Amino acid sequence: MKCYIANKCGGCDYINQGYQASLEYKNKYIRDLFKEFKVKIHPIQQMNDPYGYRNKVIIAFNKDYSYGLYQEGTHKIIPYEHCLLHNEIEDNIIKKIAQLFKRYHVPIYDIKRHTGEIRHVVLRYAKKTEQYMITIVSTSERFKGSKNFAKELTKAFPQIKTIVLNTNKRDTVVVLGNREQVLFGKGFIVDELCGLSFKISSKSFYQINHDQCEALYAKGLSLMHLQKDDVVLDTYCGIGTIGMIAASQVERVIGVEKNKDAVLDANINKKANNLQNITFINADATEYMQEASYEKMYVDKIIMDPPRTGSTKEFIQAACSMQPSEILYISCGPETQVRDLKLFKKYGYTFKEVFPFDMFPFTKHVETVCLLSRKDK
Ligand SMILES: C[S@@+](CC[C@H](N)C(=O)[O-])C[C@H]1O[C@@H](n2cnc3c(N)ncnc32)[C@H](O)[C@@H]1O
Repeated sequence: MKCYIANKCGGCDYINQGYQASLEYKNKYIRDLFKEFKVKIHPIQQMNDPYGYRNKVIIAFNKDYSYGLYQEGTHKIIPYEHCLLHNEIEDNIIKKIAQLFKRYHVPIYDIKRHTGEIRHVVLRYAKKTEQYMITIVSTSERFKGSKNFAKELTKAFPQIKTIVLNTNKRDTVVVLGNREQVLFGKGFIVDELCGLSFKISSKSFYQINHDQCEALYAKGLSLMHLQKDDVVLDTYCGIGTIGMIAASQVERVIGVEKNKDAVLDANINKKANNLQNITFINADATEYMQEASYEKMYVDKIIMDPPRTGSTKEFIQAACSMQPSEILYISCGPETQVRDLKLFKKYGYTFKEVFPFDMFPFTKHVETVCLLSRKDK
């Protein structure tokens, strides 16, 4: 399969080189990156079908209602019909939204002049339940014809379970604003991951590749030697996914997450999955760890899954001072992970293997998992 706008669009890096070639680049990248540790580097876990995996799509519109992704590093929209990383329904929904915006003369935001209203449309898809969520990001608290828009769109696509209007008035490249109103449905969708059910709202983080995420979590948890009486910290926990999946194997899990909407979702997910032994704390992970270390809190194991920028020196110092027997480090930014792993080594935590996952096929990004343990163990 070929993409005809690959040279212009910033969405992926290797789409026209072929999947196997992209995996070879990634294997080499990870081998070079982790070389200095002299550990076993497994070949990247690939997908059987690497197309159409993205469950989150962010689209921008031109004044003439053409739409697409931005050219890398610019605000130039590269119009497209079908993206090979999206499923067909996602792109059909976007097409319909553009037609409706045009029909209702909805004013599109002009980033240079700061005029107009609609900035982006964010589409999210729950693969297991086939539910879709649409978030319309606007500078305004309402938009012309919104009721009819919602009615027509959901009639054409009954898979759309909710439509949210997010208001972002700021002069920023951050897509979502703080304020939200539900135009249709409940304001969230529900997906299933590793046998549990998860509520996803527009502002919460959710892994963009459902099947690879299941494989990644299964691998990560299988590396850990979880015991029935373990206390586990799940740091940077998002909506609580991996901690909840681990909860049935241990005594207690504490999830720590900075985004308050994600923590709200996590608490609902806890109830929906009937889990009693997991608690969520809305806090900065570094501050939480420093306090926990100061209070000499006891933990057996730590899971950490920070954003691409990695963790902090203070987090790592505090985590090591708590002397957990194992730390599972999941990363979507292997370069910052390597930086952090060097620090872990300094504090007595080493790892023997790296497991790369192709979480973002055809892009240059790789997800990696390492299990750290104390050198004396
Ligand atoms: C890569 S995601 C992982 C989420 C979750 N483990 C998952 O697999 O869905 C990183 C998460 O860290 C959160 N985060 C970012 N910075 C943080 C910080 N300083 N303290 C706590 N959480 C943070 C983000 O909101 C996001 O939910």
